[in-house]
Amino acid sequence: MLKVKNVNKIFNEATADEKIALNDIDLLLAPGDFVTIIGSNGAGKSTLMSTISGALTPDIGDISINEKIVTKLPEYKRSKYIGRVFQDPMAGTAPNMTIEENLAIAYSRKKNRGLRNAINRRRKDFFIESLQMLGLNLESRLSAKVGLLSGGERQALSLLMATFTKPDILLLDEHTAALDPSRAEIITNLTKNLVAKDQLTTLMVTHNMQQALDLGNRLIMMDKGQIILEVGPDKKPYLTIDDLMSEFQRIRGEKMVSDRALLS
Ligand SMILES: Nc1ncnc2c1ncn2[C@@H]1O[C@H](COP(=O)(O)OP(=O)(O)OP(=O)(O)O)[C@@H](O)[C@H]1O
Repeated sequence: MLKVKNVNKIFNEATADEKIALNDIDLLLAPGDFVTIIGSNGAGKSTLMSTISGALTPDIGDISINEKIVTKLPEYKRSKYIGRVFQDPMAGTAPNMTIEENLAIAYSRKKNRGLRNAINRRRKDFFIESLQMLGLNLESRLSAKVGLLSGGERQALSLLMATFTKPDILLLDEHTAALDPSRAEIITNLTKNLVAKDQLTTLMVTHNMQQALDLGNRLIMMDKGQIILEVGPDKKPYLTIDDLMSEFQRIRGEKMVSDRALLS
């Protein structure tokens, strides 16, 4: 369970560049909820993800995971509970280490064990089994350096590393945005399957409106640091892109500006 309570984040406070990136954000995710986030340019989507992961500390408010307040817990300690996949396929993995070593690091993060301890026969079998789920034949390349993989393969591996330890919260930060359409589709389907397999509580930022409609049971729309629309499981299956655009216009009195949504 994830609770974001009254979270505010202000950059460059009390200067000419002051920016209220998050303005009184309240959000509650029940176990197994999969919430997609869309919004305008600079709405605060990435800032929200970073305050949840611990990369940023809110100026006001609290973040709780499973009823435990983690607001002040540093990112490396929070990584025990949180899996995160970034837009950049280079960000989630270590290029000079092998596929097996990368998986071992992700595995040991959750289990609090060292790297050496993490590689043994039973664990290797688990890694092979997990890689087989990706359907990319990476299980036959366990000793290949991750830097040699394509962007799509690397993103699939990042997704696996973020999910195979069943994190309490999975954060997906535009994780298909840097891929070409066919690879993006593979990763989108993989996301659906991996999240459904373990009913992971998931928050996904996307600029792709169709993806935001296709995935998850809830959707939120952000603008200027606020959540301006929440759609629950009762209405989300019937929602269209036109509905989203006209809702934004109705609430804000202007058209949504999202350069990246237009490009997708
Ligand atoms: N480190 C920072 N220092 C100053 N301002 C920042 C910083 N990070 C973000 N901002 C500002 O805070 C606001 C929210 O940024 P954020 O990246 O969270 O938006 P976003 O919704 O992810 O935007 P986009 O979809 O355009 O990537 C923006 O106006 C941005 O310029």
